[in-house]
Amino acid sequence: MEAEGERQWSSLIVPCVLEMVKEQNLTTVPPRYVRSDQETSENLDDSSMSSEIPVIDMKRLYSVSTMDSELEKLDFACQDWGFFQLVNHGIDSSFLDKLETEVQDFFNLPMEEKQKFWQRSGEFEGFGQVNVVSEDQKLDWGDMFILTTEPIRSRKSHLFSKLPPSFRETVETYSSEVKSIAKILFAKMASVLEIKREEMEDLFEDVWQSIKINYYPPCPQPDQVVGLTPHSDAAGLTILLQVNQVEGLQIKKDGKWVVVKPLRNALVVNVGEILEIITNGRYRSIEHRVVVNSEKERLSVAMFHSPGKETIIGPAKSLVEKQKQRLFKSMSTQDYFDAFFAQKLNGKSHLHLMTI
Ligand SMILES: COc1ccc(-c2cc(=O)c3c(O)c(OC)c(OC)c(O)c3o2)cc1
Ligand SMILES: O=C(O)CCC(=O)C(=O)O
Ligand SMILES: [Fe+2]
Repeated sequence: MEAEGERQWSSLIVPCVLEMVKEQNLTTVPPRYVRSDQETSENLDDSSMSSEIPVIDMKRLYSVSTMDSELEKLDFACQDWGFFQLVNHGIDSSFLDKLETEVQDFFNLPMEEKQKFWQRSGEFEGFGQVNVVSEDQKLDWGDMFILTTEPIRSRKSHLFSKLPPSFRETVETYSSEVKSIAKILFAKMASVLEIKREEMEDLFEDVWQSIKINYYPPCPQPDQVVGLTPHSDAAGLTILLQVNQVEGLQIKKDGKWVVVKPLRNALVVNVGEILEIITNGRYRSIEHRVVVNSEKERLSVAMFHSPGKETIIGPAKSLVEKQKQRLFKSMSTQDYFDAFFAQKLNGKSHLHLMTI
């Protein structure tokens, strides 16, 4: 039975890619992973091979002498790129190293152990995939593990309580530190956009935070597959760690794919569709994807931050009054995610639901 206020999002069960790579000496990829439906490495912006996405320094957002110029950079990054790298965010580098080791160990548990964390029918949390809606749908070359971390009452105890204790503690600490960073960024964005502080605080008071850990094993034919299908995040704000510094994340900028070069200890922050709605289109959620390589696995940890499921999302009143135009309708976060999870992902395909 569904708990009150909770609907189920299910995805078809798919094979574990890491297990396939470990168990079989693959020289070619199985047909279900061959992506003739996707552009792979073409259309890459050569001039942007170096890290061009804006870098925001969290310390400078706080110091009186640098605050205004850093806020301006933040505003530009969210409008023009929808992505930035965040440095000096205060999370200890030795803690991030521990997170890397624990994530590796968790994904490399024996299959019988991992089975205990597999998605249950009708749910999206645990190991598995989301948005796989048909048996002939092409699959991504990667595995994912999803957990709701906040609000604490929404944590699935059948998953949380079974996590290896030290990994569980690391996930809890990371979740709390990243949540604080997200709240600071929401407040800074409200201030630069002149959205009333309380309006933003009310939206994210009961923040819904989920962790999605992505593991992309090396692939014998990297040009034939996609690590993560192009998509834009439904969330308010995503804060991502490129855990083991392996390149692979690309964002679509002016029609070209731009590489997000891993910067040691930096967090990659991106605007999600819900923040695009709240800012009445001022900030943009950008399409991104992951490509894989034949040499080394790639690990990333995404933390999604959205308003609580019952919260009504729509353009901030103070912005609509100022802009004298409202670009999006309102609906509950729950309804927005219902639509997001019901579809096969393909680029930016959900915002139209809200466009007036
Ligand atoms: C192509 O494969 C995928 C890419 C992204 C997602 C995804 C995007 C989200 O924004 C998102 C999310 O916000 C979220 O928090 C509520 C969440 O936890 C339930 C997600 O799993 C999630 O996934 C999925 C697939
Ligand atoms: O693995 C990455 O770098 C990106 C992951 C991502 O976009 C997602 O999980 O939504
Ligand atoms: Fe994403």
